[in-house]
Amino acid sequence: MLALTGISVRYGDRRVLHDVDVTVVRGELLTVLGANGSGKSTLLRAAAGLVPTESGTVTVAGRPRGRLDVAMVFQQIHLVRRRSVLDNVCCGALGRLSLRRSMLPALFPREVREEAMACLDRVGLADRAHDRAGSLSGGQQQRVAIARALCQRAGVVLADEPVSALDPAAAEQVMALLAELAHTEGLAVLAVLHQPALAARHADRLVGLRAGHVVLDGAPDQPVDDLYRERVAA
Ligand SMILES: Nc1ncnc2c1ncn2[C@@H]1O[C@H](COP(=O)(O)OP(=O)(O)OP(=O)(O)O)[C@@H](O)[C@H]1O
Repeated sequence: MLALTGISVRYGDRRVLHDVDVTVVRGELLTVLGANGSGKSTLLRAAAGLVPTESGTVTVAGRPRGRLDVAMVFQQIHLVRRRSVLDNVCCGALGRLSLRRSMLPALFPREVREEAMACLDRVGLADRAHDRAGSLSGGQQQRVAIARALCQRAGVVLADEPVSALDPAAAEQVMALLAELAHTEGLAVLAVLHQPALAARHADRLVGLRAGHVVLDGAPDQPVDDLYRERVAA
């Protein structure tokens, strides 16, 4: 589904990703682990087209990645806190609305509102649709952000430390939700994590990055201590 092939990224004169190959198939939750600075976020940004790549290709379902092919979920949950939960989820559809409609998000068409409601139902928050987004807990807000990603109808979800700001119970819930959505909706989900135990419990596969190189790719419960042992200059 998502294929990064031979990706290298350079910031100034420093290369931080070296010829990285990562694939995520439909229906799979892949987690990326690695020490601070190993290049995890850069990998996600390259997958989303948010940083220029020095070399390599990013494809979704065999075609060059398009603007609406990937949805993102971040550690900092970017919801419009004063708007309703439902309006925030509707925003996932903005990319496919006409310019006139996207300029007037107060007037989301009924079909978008219905779809957003179904997405909220998928994450277990339909009953909070009309509450202000800012009134929800952090874990609930992250589930709203995931519902917004679903409403984008992207086949690929990229999650950058989606549980780092959450308490352990909410973190488990969000990771279980990402795995379930991958499995039941056929999404390809790539999540950067700092918690090997969460990866072992929820992921289908893990990739380990060290100094911008892929050094592990396999079972989610394999030993990962080497990733964190010592820093190697990129
Ligand atoms: N915009 C930037 N300009 C220059 N260097 C950058 C930029 N963004 C990241 N870097 C550098 O690239 C390297 C990889 O950073 P990246 O954020 O991808 O790592 P990470 O594994 O996600 O780290 P963390 O776990 O701390 O979030 C680091 O050395 C970082 O300092």
